[in-house]
Amino acid sequence: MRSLLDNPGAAVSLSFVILLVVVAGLMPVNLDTAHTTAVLESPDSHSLLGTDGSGRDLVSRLVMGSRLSLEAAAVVAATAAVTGVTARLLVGQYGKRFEPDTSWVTNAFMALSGLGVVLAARTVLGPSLWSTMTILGVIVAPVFHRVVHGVDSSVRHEFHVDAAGVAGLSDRRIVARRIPRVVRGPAIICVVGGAMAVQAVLDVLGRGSRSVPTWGGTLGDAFTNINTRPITILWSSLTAASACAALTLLSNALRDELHGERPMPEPSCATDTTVAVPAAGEDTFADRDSEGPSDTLLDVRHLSIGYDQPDGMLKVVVDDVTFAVRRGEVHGLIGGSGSGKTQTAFSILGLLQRGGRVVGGSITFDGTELTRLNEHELRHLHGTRIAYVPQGPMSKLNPWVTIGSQLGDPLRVRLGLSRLAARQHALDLLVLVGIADPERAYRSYPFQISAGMAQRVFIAAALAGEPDLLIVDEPTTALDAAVQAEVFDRLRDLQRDLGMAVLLVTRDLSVAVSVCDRVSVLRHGRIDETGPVRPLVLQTSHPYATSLCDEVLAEPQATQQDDSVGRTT
Ligand SMILES: Nc1ncnc2c1ncn2[C@@H]1O[C@H](COP(=O)(O)OP(=O)(O)OP(=O)(O)O)[C@@H](O)[C@H]1O
Repeated sequence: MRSLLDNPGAAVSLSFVILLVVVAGLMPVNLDTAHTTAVLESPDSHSLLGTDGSGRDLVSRLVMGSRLSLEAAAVVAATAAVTGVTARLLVGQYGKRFEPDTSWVTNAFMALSGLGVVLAARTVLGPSLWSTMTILGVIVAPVFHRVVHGVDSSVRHEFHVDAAGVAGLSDRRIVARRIPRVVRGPAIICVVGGAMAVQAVLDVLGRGSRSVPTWGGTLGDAFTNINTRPITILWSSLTAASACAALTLLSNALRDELHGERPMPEPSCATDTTVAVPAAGEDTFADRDSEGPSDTLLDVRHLSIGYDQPDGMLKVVVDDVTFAVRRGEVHGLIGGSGSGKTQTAFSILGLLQRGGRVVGGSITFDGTELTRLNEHELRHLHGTRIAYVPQGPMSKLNPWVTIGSQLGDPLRVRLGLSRLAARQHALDLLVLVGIADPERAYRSYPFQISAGMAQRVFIAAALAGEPDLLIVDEPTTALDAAVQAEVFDRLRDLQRDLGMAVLLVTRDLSVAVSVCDRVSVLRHGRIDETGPVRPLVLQTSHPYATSLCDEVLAEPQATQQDDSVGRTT
């Protein structure tokens, strides 16, 4: 709002619109006084702008015209928004196969002339202002249909949707949140450009409703009497033109404000992706291996994942992978780039991309076979029992929504908290993950926070439901070494305090050594080795572990060993 008022045009327009609304809403009018003896009178103390061709007070006619014009424009916008948005949501939900027909119908509606249709409708329905405006609303509804269609398709392809989904928000809810934002601008433009202009033109042409005083009607009357008293045309045209201009300027400024480019931060590159490998004897999670509980929380057995190829073949990207995550342990899933770590994690979360599927094996979480659950059942687990911290947190945060809402909404949905309680809980979580000024972070948009803070926000969101298993994918790749160390310290403390299990997906051996109790090494989509981190990695008994160790010591850019798999069967 403050930046909107920094724009002088928008500030003046807003003041004018507020004045118009206040005057139209509060000023008393005297419509009934038509004096045949006082036709086209000059201004005096009773009629500040004089009288019209029927001896009625011009000020009262204009005030009442403002009131009706605003109400009529609101009817058009509301009808168009409700019809267009509802139709699009219904097609999106139930009628995907009718999409081509729907698009044909919307094109046909948009090709129609609004003025022509309302003139034709007037012949059938009579000159009622409200029925004319409702019909105009239906005619412009495709504008809203198109806008929502755009949101619907783009939202489903945005990175943050998967992340929000794991936090317990459905695609539908995310789309629903976005709709009011994108519809606000067009709604105002629609009100200005469409409704007011069409309504005024109809009245000037003498095709509007004669029973109600409108700007167009007053203008029409002034035209009729232009030779006798030309000044009256000034007042009515000035009021209508100023209102339309102010609303247009305001809507443009608002649209720029709502849809304008927000400066996204440059993706911060990891200057040093390594974290100091602790010396033998230092306290690490590995030291707790022997004391930790040993019962299995997540049991992945003979898991194979494949992607259907256009030629009918199946590209196997994960093959016969078996490992287990115990309750309360930090288990590392490590391997070079393309070795299948993320695909394995995604299969546990039910987030495999289109065309990808589990083609063999099982994933058992606390006794429940995850591969047999449907989307609804999986969502039920997400956010409460299994949580996820994604790779590249900045791109996974919804740029349109404040951090507070992104944290608070899942809390309200998942935990049934009130708005106030969710806010407090979200602030507590921000404190928990070590954010020094939680109030400020809560109010910020993603582009206003650092990558390290975004990572903490995701950890906070993941912890909200006190999950049993936290899956963390390459958590610190975009962070510099100091921030990495801080994030891991906080993650380790929280894991210890909350007693949850963590599946840490990383290609960084030093991270695995400093954080994990046990690791499973993936190579070419297969498990090479599973075991406690120290013997496996630090004693470098395994040749692949040795090669990964070499990677760690090499330059960060050179460490990305390509382990991609891609057998087709
Ligand atoms: N949509 C897809 N279609 C086909 N193959 C895919 C698809 N997504 C991933 N793959 C393949 O799956 C393999 C494993 O990918 P994955 O993302 O799990 O690697 P990763 O070990 O997480 O690597 P990185 O550390 O670089 O993210 C790669 O060979 C990749 O090309």
